[in-house]
Formats: sequence, C-alpha cells, structure tokens
Amino acid sequence: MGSEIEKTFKFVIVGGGIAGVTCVEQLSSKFPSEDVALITAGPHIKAVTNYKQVSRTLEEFDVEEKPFSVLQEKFPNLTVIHSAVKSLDTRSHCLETADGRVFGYKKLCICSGARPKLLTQENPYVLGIRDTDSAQEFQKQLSKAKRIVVIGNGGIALELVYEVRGCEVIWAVKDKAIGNTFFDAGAAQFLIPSLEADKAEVAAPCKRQRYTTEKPNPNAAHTFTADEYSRGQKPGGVQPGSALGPDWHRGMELKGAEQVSRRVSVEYQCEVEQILTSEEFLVSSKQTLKPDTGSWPVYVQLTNGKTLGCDFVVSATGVVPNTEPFLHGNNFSLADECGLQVNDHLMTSEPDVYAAGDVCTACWEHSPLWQQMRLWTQARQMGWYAGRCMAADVLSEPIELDFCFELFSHVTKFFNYKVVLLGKFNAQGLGSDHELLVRCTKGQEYIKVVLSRGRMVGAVLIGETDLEETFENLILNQMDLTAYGEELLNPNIDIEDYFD
Ligand SMILES: Cc1cc2nc3c(=O)[nH]c(=O)nc-3n(C[C@H](O)[C@H](O)[C@H](O)COP(=O)(O)OP(=O)(O)OC[C@H]3O[C@@H](n4cnc5c(N)ncnc54)[C@H](O)[C@@H]3O)c2cc1C
Ligand SMILES: NC(=O)C1=CN([C@@H]2O[C@H](COP(=O)(O)OP(=O)(O)OC[C@H]3O[C@@H](n4cnc5c(N)ncnc54)[C@H](OP(=O)(O)O)[C@@H]3O)[C@@H](O)[C@H]2O)C=CC1
Repeated sequence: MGSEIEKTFKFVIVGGGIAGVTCVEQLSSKFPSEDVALITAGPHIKAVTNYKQVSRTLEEFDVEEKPFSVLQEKFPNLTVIHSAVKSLDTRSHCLETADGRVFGYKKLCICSGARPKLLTQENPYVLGIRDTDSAQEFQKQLSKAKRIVVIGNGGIALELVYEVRGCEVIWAVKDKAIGNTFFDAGAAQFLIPSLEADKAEVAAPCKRQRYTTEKPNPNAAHTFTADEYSRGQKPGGVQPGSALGPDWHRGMELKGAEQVSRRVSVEYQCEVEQILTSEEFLVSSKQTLKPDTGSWPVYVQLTNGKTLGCDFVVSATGVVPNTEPFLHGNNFSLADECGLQVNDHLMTSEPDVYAAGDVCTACWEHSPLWQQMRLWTQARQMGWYAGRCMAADVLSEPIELDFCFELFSHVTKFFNYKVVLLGKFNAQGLGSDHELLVRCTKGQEYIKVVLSRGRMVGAVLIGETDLEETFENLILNQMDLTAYGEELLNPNIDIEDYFD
C-alpha cells in the first residue's frame, strides 16, 4: 500500500447492504466510544425497518435504501467512507480504497455481497439484475422490447416472468419444472396456471416484506459488468450498489413495447448452447441452425435444438460472491462457489477478519435443519451475529451459535402467493430417507410436509395457510408424528389447535 494510514478504527465493516449495515448497527451501539467505519462502494445504505419476530425463527421486516447521513446521525462514533475497497493486507491490518486512502483496523468484517453470475460477460444484450441501477437499466431496455429470453430457474426468473407485461417472455430452464431452487414439481404445477392467467385474476395480494428506494438517480442507468462489481470500479461516475430485495419491482413498470398482457412460454430441460449476434446468426443459419422468423439483435441457441431471437437475454443464473479485491496477497480459504469460508463465529481463515451475508459461505457443521441460501433474511442474521461475535472477541466473552441458524426459514412471495419454506423443504440431503405429505387446493393453497423417520423436517406452504408457526414448532421439537399419518394434513382437523 502506497500511502500512509489515515486512521485506524477499532472496527471496519466493508459493504453497505443488509449484512454490513446490521453489523455496523450492532457494533456502533455496543461500543459507543470506539471508532467504527463503514466503507462502501454503493451510493446508499440498506436499512432494516419495521423488524418483527413473527415466531421463533420466522421474521419480517422492510428494507429501505437510505442516505449515509441516517446512520451517521444515529451513531456519532461511525464514519462512513464512500469508496470501494481496492486492496486488503491482513498482515498489516489495513486496507486501501479506490480513491487512494489507507485505513487500519483492529477487527474487520467483509460484507461485500455478490454479483450476478452472468452466462457471458461483456455482451450488451445479456443483462443481470442486482441493484437499483441494473433494475432501472432492465426496465429501460424492456420498454423497447417485444421479446426477451429469461435463463435461470431461481428467484429472479420466477419474479420476472410473472411481472413482465407487454412483451413476449421465453423462459428457458434446466429442469423439468419451474422454480427448482425454491420448490418441487408439485408446487410448480400448482403455480403454473398463474402464469397463464391475467395478473388481476390470480391470488389475492398477501402481506409481506417491503422494499423502498430513494428517488431514482437519472444519471445512474448503467449495467455493471462482473469485473466492475468485483473490482468496485466506478464506471460513469456510479458505484455498484447493494442487492435488491422483496418487492423491488413494486412501483416500477415492467412493461415491454407490445400491447399484450402476460405472454410466457417455458422451454424445459434445456441450457444455453451459445449466444449469437445477428451477424453470427446469419452466418451460422446458412449452415446448420434453423432460422427463427423475424430479425432480432441477439439469438439464443438452446441445447434442445431451438434458436430463439429476442431483444435481450436476462441471465438470472445465480450469484457469485464479491471476494475479488480482498483475496490478493492474503490467505483466505474459499468455498467451491468462491464465497469466503467462515466458521461458526463468522470468522474467515485470516485473523481478525470476519465475513457475513452473500459474500461468505457458512462452513461450520450445520444444524440438520438449516442450509445457507443467499437471501435477505440470512444477510441480516449473519450481519447481526458477526457484530456480536466481533464484540465477544474484543471483550473475551464466550458466544454460542445463534438460534436463527437452527432452522432454515424463508417467507417470500411468488406469483402473488405467500410462500413459506421451512427446514429441508425440498428434502435436501435426505436421499430416499423421507416421505412427503401433500395437500393441494387448486388456486388456493399447496402444502407439502417432508417427514424423515416420522419426524417433520421440512415444509413448503403456498397460500394463506396459517400453518407456519405450528409447523415450525413441530420441526423444532422433532415430535414423532408417525401415529398421525396422513391425518396431519387432513383439512377437517384444525392442526393448529391440535398441537397447541
Ligand atoms: C432482484 C433481487 C431480488 C431479491 N429478492 C429477494 C427476496 O425477495 N427475498 C430475499 O430474502 N432475498 C432476496 N434477494 C437477495 C438479497 O437481496 C441478498 O441476499 C441480500 O441483500 C444480500 O445482502 P448483502 O449485504 O450480503 O450484500 P449486498 O446487498 O450485495 O451488499 C453489498 C455491499 O457491498 C458493497 N461493496 C461491494 N464491493 C465492495 C468493495 N470492494 N468495497 C466496498 N464496498 C463494496 C456494495 O456497494 C453493497 O453496498 C434478492 C436479490 C436480488 C438481486
Ligand atoms: N423471493 C426471493 O426469495 C428471491 C431471492 N432472490 C435471491 O437473489 C439471488 C439471485 O437470484 P437468481 O439469479 O435467481 O439466483 P438463484 O440462485 O435463485 O437461481 C439461479 C438459477 O439459475 C440456474 N442456473 C445456474 N447456472 C445456469 C446456467 N448456466 N444455465 C441455466 N441455468 C442456470 C440455477 O440452477 P441450479 O440451481 O441447478 O444451478 C438456478 O435455477 C439469489 O441469491 C436468490 O436467492 C432473488 C429473487 C427473489
């Protein structure tokens, strides 16, 4: 590092997303007389508001994009540094920002999030969605589009195919059913009619977490390349921001150039073979490819033999943790998907360096009912727990793994239905050692329970089932339910009262 250390802070947190901000709040309030710094590349911070613990593990909260001043006014001991971290030296305990300043730390927490794992880099016709700016760029491109191709079968794809209007959407998934990341084929079958129905006809709106942003920045229309994200660069004067979250599309018209309502077709069990420009397509179509009608700026060749022209491709194909600037010259252990490995105290393999949220990979021995998913709730829980672990370390106090890591729980909304996922909701890791109970009322609810050796280990609840708390208890207390058999889901038995 070239420059002199400008200041050494007791705690430095990198990243102004949910994980980083929650960690900052924890430490700034616990140590009001110590210097705390938040270094973040994005132009805003994410603040959790209206936090409510719904049950032992289920929580609800809203997220708001706020200016830095909100945090600084709340915590006089906090300094917010608006710049990307460019390099880290864990031996000398200091880091350098993109604007050339060097800061020291006693304890560091890396909460730099993740970036879209795009199918291909640097192709202007392949978009990813991560933050407010990339969502606005998507909206801009969509307003001129007649057809888009969405690749991926997880959260973003599920949201987009349902929300986009006025544009034909072709959705290509690797699997036999939609929504593979969140549920099974049965749930997919329950949800599929919603894609065909018009928006107003389907499930009644449900209460859920909200996401609000500052007014859009008119100069902020820029799609960040993965490289820009990972290096925290500053293209066009703007910085990569933190990830969007629930209801990010609310108040944002996701409308294409056509006068049609929702028009979605699904291509199952296929992947992208290659993405071609119109020129490449013309050349190859003369040889082997079967031409699609019309002329499009970009063509997607799928492994099922189809080649589809479209205005642009959305690569909703997961995320890759933003570890890049921190690794060089240090000795961080990385997980397969490149996350910073953390132990049950959220410590990385480097001394005094912690990590939380999307950037890290939970490498402790998990509770049999919990798994990591890169979600808003887990980012908040990890940020909060990392702050507590850092505090305990400084105070030489013992600390046990927080209860929130006992049971996986996620509340969200897909196709306008409330969706609750608990424990091993997709029988993850159970092999054949499980049985499923399912109750489904078309257009109303889908309930699936995963049982292993007579005990409930997971559940998927779609619709207003009101069963989440009862099932959460049954999963946590591991009661033997063998005697109840299929009666567990008998609609004529009020299971809530029964197990109360
Ligand atoms: C479109 C979309 C919809 C989603 N919907 C949901 C949902 O409905 N429910 C749900 O639970 N989850 C959802 N998620 C996932 C959720 O938003 C993320 O898991 C969560 O926000 C991650 O928080 P984080 O703090 O770890 O990272 P981020 O929010 O990505 O924050 C990372 C921060 O680090 C900063 N940063 C990055 N690199 C550097 C650097 N080198 N130097 C300094 N700062 C840096 C960034 O500017 C940013 O402020 C969604 C994600 C997306 C993209
Ligand atoms: N409501 C919610 O909870 C929401 C949560 N999110 C979160 O935001 C983040 C980003 O969302 P998203 O991008 O949808 O990520 P997800 O991880 O949810 O889904 C990625 C999907 O893309 C598939 N995929 C990966 N690589 C390829 C490829 N090369 N070709 C075709 N398909 C591929 C994956 O399949 P496979 O798994 O088989 O690799 C998976 O189905 C995630 O952490 C997600 O959890 C986003 C929106 C809503």
